Amino acid sequence: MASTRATTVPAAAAAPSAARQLLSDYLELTKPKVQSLLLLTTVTTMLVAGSPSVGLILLTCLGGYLAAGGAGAVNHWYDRDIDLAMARTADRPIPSGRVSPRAALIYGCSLAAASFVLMSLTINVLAASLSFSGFLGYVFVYTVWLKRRTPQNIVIGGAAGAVPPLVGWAAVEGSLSGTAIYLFAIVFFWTPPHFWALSILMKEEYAKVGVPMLPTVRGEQETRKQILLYTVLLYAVTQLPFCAGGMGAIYLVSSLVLGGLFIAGAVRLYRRADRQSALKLYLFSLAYLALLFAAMVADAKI
Ligand code: HEM
Ligand SMILES: CC(C)=CCC/C(C)=C/CC/C(C)=C/COP(=O)(O)OP(=O)(O)O
Repeated sequence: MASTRATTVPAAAAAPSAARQLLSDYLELTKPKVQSLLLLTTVTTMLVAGSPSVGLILLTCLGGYLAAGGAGAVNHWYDRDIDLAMARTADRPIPSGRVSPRAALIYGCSLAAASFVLMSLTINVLAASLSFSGFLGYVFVYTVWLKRRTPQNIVIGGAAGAVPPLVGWAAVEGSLSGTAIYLFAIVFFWTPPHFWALSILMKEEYAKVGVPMLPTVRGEQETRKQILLYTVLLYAVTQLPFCAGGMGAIYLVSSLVLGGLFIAGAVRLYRRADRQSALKLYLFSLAYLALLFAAMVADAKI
């Protein structure tokens, strides 16, 4: 009897309450997992740029989260038709019917507006404008204009995801410098191998909804070649901060080792041409960016 009572879960406890579900849906609209890395590049850049107060770091993270989260919500709104047709995305808040398209659109635009006001009033107009340009870039350049038109969508649209280091630098310095531009370039050249490795695994889904990602349009072999090309370009770009005198030995060694591992993963994917190597490279890309930006902080502070 006792064991029956212990294993019987009341219906109310099994399903999340409506309020909890709503909260979780509105959080999901902001793509929180992706945001964690966007914010990591912001905060580490701030620590490289100077010695920001905890208050400034928190305000910059909040402003950045609102802008990128707003962009994520508008992206969910615009892509609701294709999201419904792909297994990976069919249960998202809008295609599942839990959040109305209109509510998501208003929510996304409100977050972006709140970000601009908050950052302008409490940080500076440059940081606010850069964040807002990330919002506009992800929504209009990537999502609306390029995503369904060209396999170069993420190369050009990826510039939006490279904006957070600029925001972090501007928040601390009030202006931009050569080092800030190099950090932007690093995320810019990192994005194609990050996404294309994953897109090999999602090729069939993208083909089904007619989104022209590189593996569906130019084939997997060409995608693996382009991934390798961009990891080599990334390797070169990551040397710029050291060559320009903005960073020292810790950064140099870290960037050489991490870059070497990234290229080795891309070569393995090129040679083996299997799904496991693609998955490994995608996962490594996340660790790579986090560790590279962490190394910049170690270099600046030790
Ligand atoms: C246009 C550029 C980009 C595209 C198209 C892209 C695409 C994707 C996709 C499709 C996923 C799979 C997970 C999901 O369903 O959301 C993903 C995961 C991820 N991306 Fe990107 N990404 C881009 C840029 C970035 C940038 C700039 C960052 C941060 C600096 C980033 C960080 C992440 C992280 C942390 C994950 C793992 C999330 C998870 O575990 O669910 N991405 N990306
Ligand atoms: C303010 C600011 C810096 C904003 C930029 C944020 C930015 C560019 C994030 C990129 C993140 C991302 C998950 C893209 C997914 O592409 P997708 O929408 O094609 O993926 P999906 O198929 O999972 O929806």
